Amino acid sequence: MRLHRNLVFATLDALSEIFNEGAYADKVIAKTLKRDKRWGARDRGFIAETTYEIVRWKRLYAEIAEVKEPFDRENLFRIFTVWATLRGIKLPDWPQFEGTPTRRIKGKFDSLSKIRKMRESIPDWLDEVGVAELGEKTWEKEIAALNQQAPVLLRVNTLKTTPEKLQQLLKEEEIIVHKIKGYPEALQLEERANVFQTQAFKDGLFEVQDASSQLVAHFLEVKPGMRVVDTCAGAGGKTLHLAALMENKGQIIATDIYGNKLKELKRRAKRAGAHNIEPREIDSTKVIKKLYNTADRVLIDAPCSGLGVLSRNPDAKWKLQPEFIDNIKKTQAEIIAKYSKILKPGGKMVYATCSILPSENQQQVEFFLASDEGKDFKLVKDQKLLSSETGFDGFYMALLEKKE
Ligand SMILES: C[S@@+](CC[C@H](N)C(=O)[O-])C[C@H]1O[C@@H](n2cnc3c(N)ncnc32)[C@H](O)[C@@H]1O
Repeated sequence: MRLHRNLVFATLDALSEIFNEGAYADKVIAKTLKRDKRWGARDRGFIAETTYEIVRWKRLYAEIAEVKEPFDRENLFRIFTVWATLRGIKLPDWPQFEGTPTRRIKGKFDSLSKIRKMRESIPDWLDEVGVAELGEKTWEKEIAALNQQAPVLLRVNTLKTTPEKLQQLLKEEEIIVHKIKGYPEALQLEERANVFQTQAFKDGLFEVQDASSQLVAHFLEVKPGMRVVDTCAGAGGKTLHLAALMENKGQIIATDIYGNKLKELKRRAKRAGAHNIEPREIDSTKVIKKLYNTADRVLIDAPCSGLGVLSRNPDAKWKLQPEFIDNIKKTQAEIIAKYSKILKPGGKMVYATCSILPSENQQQVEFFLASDEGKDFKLVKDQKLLSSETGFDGFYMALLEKKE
């Protein structure tokens, strides 16, 4: 690989915004990629992937480079040099690379790799939480898996096509995808590509959605004609899947506290040809109260720490704070207590998170079942999805039934 000055500089600018100004990596990268229209797919790939890699390994690389935050331009260059050296990339004869201590960088990498929080490049508190919640052995494997680059997965929109037809259409656009066993609507990309530019995407034939997340709608056991409430619908990843499983028949009420996310859901539903979704912003307590005892199925895809999706969102390692996790757990408990009332007797409800912490998952379900609000519910089944076991995002889902 040859390093190009303008791509390296664009990467350093992006890193400065992410590390020093607290900006979100995905937003900064999207903005940076718009900077130069002449950049081709490879150039864009270099900027996006290098930025994400350096964000992922920030602690380890900063330690090796012997630099401390906030990082000035020279510090960022030193971090970049560590990245390039460890990747075995030949450094060009730019003044910034003069006197690079290649052997020292490799030696420090070897010695720091013996310490988990350095090797896995995570804050001290996260390492402590991981061990306390999952135990040393599981945490060790899980954090290593969560540090791998995530594969790109598509969910085929069965309202419009089949996995086989989409596979063929994408092949015509030079994108090779494979089916994966146990995930009926999932197609995995052989190589990263900008799938959003394809005609198939514009025609609403698929959404980008991780394989673990694709299991949630199935877990809810929906049928065409049911009345379903997706309580934390956001921009509708799972709502759209529910609509497809229900073959556009019945009704899905999609609620969220953020109206702008529901607007995006509306746009996506239109593209997907999903006609049975009714978005409702939760702008007063009445919105939820009106729905009490009305639904055959309720999905609570709860807000969470997001620790199961670190491989796609490595930035969260640095943005997440332990206080946020404590607060979100309180929100989760309140949400289950309140939104479970939407279910009719005999109905079923799924509580799901993209977290791997039992305190956000099994323990929330146990707490609910032992509470007054949960006394009419029983746990039918639950599933803990660890990235180290599936190769996809970490997730949790529990199916609960309300007694007749
Ligand atoms: C895990 S995300 C949902 C992702 C979405 N279901 C999907 O599949 O794309 C959790 C959502 O809960 C919403 N949320 C947070 N607090 C909430 C509350 N008290 N009631 C309803 N939604 C809430 C957030 O805005 C966010 O969109």
